[in-house]
Amino acid sequence: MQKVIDVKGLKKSYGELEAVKGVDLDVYEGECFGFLGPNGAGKSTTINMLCTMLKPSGGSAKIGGFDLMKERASVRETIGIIFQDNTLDEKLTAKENLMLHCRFYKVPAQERMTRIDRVLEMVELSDRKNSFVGTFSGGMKRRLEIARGLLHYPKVLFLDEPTVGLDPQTRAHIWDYIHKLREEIGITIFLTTHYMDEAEICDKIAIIDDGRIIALDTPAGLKDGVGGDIIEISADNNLKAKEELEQKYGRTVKEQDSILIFEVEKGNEFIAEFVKNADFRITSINLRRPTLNDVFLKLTGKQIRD
Ligand SMILES: Nc1ncnc2c1ncn2[C@@H]1O[C@H](COP(=O)(O)OP(=O)(O)OP(=O)(O)O)[C@@H](O)[C@H]1O
Repeated sequence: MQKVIDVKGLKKSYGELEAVKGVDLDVYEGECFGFLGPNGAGKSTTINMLCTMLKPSGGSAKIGGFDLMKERASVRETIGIIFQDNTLDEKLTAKENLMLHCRFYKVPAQERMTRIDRVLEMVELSDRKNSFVGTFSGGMKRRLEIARGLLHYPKVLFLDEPTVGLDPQTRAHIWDYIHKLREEIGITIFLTTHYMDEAEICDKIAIIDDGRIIALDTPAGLKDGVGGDIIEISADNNLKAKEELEQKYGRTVKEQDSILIFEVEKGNEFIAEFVKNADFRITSINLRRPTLNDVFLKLTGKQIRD
């Protein structure tokens, strides 16, 4: 498989603050690549550099084979960008918005209408082609933005929290379109998200924290890294329970919303032993397999959605 995004030692400082401290990333053709990190970790700074909107302070990157520093115009033609903010012109119709983008990206005049019809069909907005965007729902606007991001047939689509603020049904629909795109045009997707279920769909995930990549693997690989089972316990005396788990059983315990969370290799056996010997009342106990949120919590000390 061909490398579509090839990043080496990418850095960005804002004055004294080193926001991105030497990031290495490889993304291959057709992959859906998830870029996760807590607030302020450096996601937007990295994505903005890869989209040529921000000049790196150091390192190098190639997008679709073009050098991010020296071939910025070619990089721009290679990528589509869908960011959180709505950048559609609400006073124009869907078709007019798309036409503007075609002109902007110098799509040949004789091809424009064919492409517009195709992308509108892809996001099921053909029947609203001549409606003003101001009359669209949030989900429809997002779909139109996706359609617009595809008009110049980019190789890579950058999506910065593509479904933030949308209801679950619309989120599911947007994902259907994204999957369709991958199947129909084999596009590579670079995505930031705070939703665990969206991260789960990615082929690979990189986790950035404090400007550095701290993990890069498939979702399954990341979860395997947590090891064993996850146990969640609450007791009438959480302080005592935590102390016991740490001192007697040598566990590393995180407390979230009055629930003690920790990993053990064989959860069933551990629970039996723990319950038998506890001299405090256990009010709830839960055993489960690790999720990406556990991975995130272990690596960054925070939940995916802060
Ligand atoms: N224009 C700027 N000037 C100065 N500091 C900035 C600027 N933009 C970002 N920063 C700082 O750089 C660091 C990384 O910010 P960035 O926006 O890349 O994080 P993020 O991971 O996208 O966070 P979020 O999830 O909150 O959007 C933060 O400490 C932030 O305050």
